[in-house]
Amino acid sequence: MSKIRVHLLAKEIGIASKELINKLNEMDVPVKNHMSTVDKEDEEKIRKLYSPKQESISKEDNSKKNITKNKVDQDQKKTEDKKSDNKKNNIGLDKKAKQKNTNGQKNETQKKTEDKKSDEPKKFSKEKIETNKKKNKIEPKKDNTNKNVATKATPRRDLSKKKPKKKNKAQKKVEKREVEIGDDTIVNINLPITVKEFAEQLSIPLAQVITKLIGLGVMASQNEVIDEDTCILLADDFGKEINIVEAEEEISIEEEMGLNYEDKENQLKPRPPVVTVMGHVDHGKTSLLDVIKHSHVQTSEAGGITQHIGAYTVNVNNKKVTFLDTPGHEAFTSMRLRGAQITDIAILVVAADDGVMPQTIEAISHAKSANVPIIVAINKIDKPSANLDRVKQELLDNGLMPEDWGGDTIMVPVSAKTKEGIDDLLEMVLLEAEMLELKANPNRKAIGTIIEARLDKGKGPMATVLVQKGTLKFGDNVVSGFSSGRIRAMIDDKNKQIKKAGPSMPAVILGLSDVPNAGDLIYAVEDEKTARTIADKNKESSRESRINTNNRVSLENLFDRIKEGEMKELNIVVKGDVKGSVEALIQSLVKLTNEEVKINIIHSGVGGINESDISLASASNAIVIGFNVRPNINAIDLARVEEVDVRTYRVIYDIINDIESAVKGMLTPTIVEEILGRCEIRQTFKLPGNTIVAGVYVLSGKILRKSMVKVLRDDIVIHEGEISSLKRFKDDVKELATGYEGGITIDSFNDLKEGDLLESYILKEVQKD
Ligand SMILES: Nc1nc2c(ncn2[C@@H]2O[C@H](COP(=O)(O)OP(=O)(O)OP(=O)(O)O)[C@@H](O)[C@H]2O)c(=O)[nH]1
Repeated sequence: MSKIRVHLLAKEIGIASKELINKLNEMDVPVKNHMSTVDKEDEEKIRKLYSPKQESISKEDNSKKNITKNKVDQDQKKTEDKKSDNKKNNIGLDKKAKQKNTNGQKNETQKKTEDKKSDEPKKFSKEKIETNKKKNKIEPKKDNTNKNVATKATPRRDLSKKKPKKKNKAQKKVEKREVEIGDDTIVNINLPITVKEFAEQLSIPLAQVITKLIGLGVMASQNEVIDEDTCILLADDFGKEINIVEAEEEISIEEEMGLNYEDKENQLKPRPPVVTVMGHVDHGKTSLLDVIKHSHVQTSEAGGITQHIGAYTVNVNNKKVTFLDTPGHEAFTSMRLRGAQITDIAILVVAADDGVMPQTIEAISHAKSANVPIIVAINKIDKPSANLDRVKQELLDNGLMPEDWGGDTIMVPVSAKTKEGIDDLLEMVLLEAEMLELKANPNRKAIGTIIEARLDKGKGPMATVLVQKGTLKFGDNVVSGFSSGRIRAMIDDKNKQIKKAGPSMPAVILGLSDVPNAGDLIYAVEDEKTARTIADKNKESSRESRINTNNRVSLENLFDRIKEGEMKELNIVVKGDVKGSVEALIQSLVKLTNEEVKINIIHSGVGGINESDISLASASNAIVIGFNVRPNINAIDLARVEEVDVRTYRVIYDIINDIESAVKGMLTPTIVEEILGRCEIRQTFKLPGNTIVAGVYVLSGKILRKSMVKVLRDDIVIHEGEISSLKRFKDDVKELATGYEGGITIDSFNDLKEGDLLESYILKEVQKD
């Protein structure tokens, strides 16, 4: 029987997809999103329901009972509107704060609706999730020690990091009562949680949970993390009550001053989605961004040529979409590193002839860990070697199930070369945006994020701001970190002077005192003095925080932080030389989860440790484990700056042992490797007797004659051993410094090739403090 997609049916009968989804869910038709399909029978029911004739009949037929029902329906609709408004406000920036605000504030109508609902059969609707979320969520007690709990959300310093609204006594009472009543039956769920843990905590057989998940269209293995909505749906389906417990977060000066206040629901207006394009190298990210930029910028718009300012907007069916102009998840995560979560939707570009590659998987991990929905653009379909089914299968293997295979990831075949499918892709972005119901209040003092910033010799500091709330105006007094000033010029992405920029709009501003940091928030404030005061306070607090010990998790501080209640989970990025060992390692690692600490593998892959691994670890407060692989130079630098704990091993047993000991507080970091330097093999020579001499150039640090050396090929460790000779020209030397050339032979090892890296290190004893 032929089926129709929700969004097409909604379009045909002239209602929003969201409304149709709600309606279908009310009718117990379990559709999940706008891409879900509706069978003929349900389609007809819906068409009947929305045909004018049907309405008049039902109006005439209204018995007293029906009138009462309609009243409830109306109330429910009102509640839904309210909820939907709450939800809109909850998206992205406001999510947590709004949920906190709505918690425990049920009005009469809501209560009525919920009472009504309790008699209804169970169903999976977004609305239900929202209701349950409110019902299920409890706030953690304010506890400063909790500041650094490594939840997914913790490292972010986005707008959602608000000072939690103080609850009035009545609210507190309600919450307390809810928790007390449920002491026996309500299970606290600390997010993130894996399928297995969820099953254990709710004492449900794992197989049942997995089966139920499949029923919900979620293909998750036991060690995969499930999100809050899924937990709520599952718990509901198993008839269990859960409380989602979240960690408290730190408060910025701006938040303390109440600049980031919440807007009322009725002040919120739809805003364009902000989209980031990610994917493997050469899969066509730049080409796709270019095509979109050039084909969808109206020529009437000030010359019609987009300037590179870090973001641009395009018109699609008279709706705006904002694209971040820097492709790649590095840009995406570098924003996250700085605490900004500005992307609403990620477009994952996968070349149809190449399929899923390592950076595709990284991009998926990044988007997932930031909770950003993914739309896949299967690019290069013009190529004869394009194979859509293969790509889809590979995506499925990596946790993205195509919607036409029953999953919920939209995959659009496109060609940046022929422009085929680009309009479909953009339409899907709009549909996804419609589902996300992105909203912001344009009528307030602006808050935005710095996308790019630089010093122009003539114009002074220039910063591209992506406005997130309010409207940024010419003449506004603004502050971002240490930098403050009055906006004396604003330019849009078409190089046009503008007077204002509303939510989701990018604009370059002039007038700041210093170059602000990309990723930092910018606030419009009352006057110049306030801006300066905040900038000064930011300077002070940054000094303080520099003095404070770092917040990063490491195996050394793990146990202390578990003890202090700061750490409830250990996020790990795992890299290894071959797939089999990575899988084996993951299996052993997740088994180390105990009552105190949960082990989450947030990303894994084959190959050396790269910058992306470090940035993901940093954004998610994770440690990085390398098995038979090493970080490359950029990764080493970034890890140093971001203070990410990177551990590399040659024996799986040692990894397990270290993590286990760290969890138990018995880590004995007696011997550690201290890296001295790295050199690159530029040439090889064969000596009589077949010994191979490597002609090297020292890239960083120094190479000591009396050191150990690791031989790295593509960041994979192929040998570890001692240096047997180190020469500069013909002379034996004790060391080779950066920038020098020399010759090296390695004890009992001859497999040296041009391009290999040699890493010189010594073993050092470290006292545990
Ligand atoms: N045939 C064909 N070639 C394409 C298509 N899209 C991109 N290419 C080509 O693929 C190559 C890589 O494209 P880019 O847009 O630079 O890819 P990218 O993902 O931005 O690459 P990096 O910036 O290096 O990560 C270029 O030679 C493009 O011309 C397409 O749809 N069809």
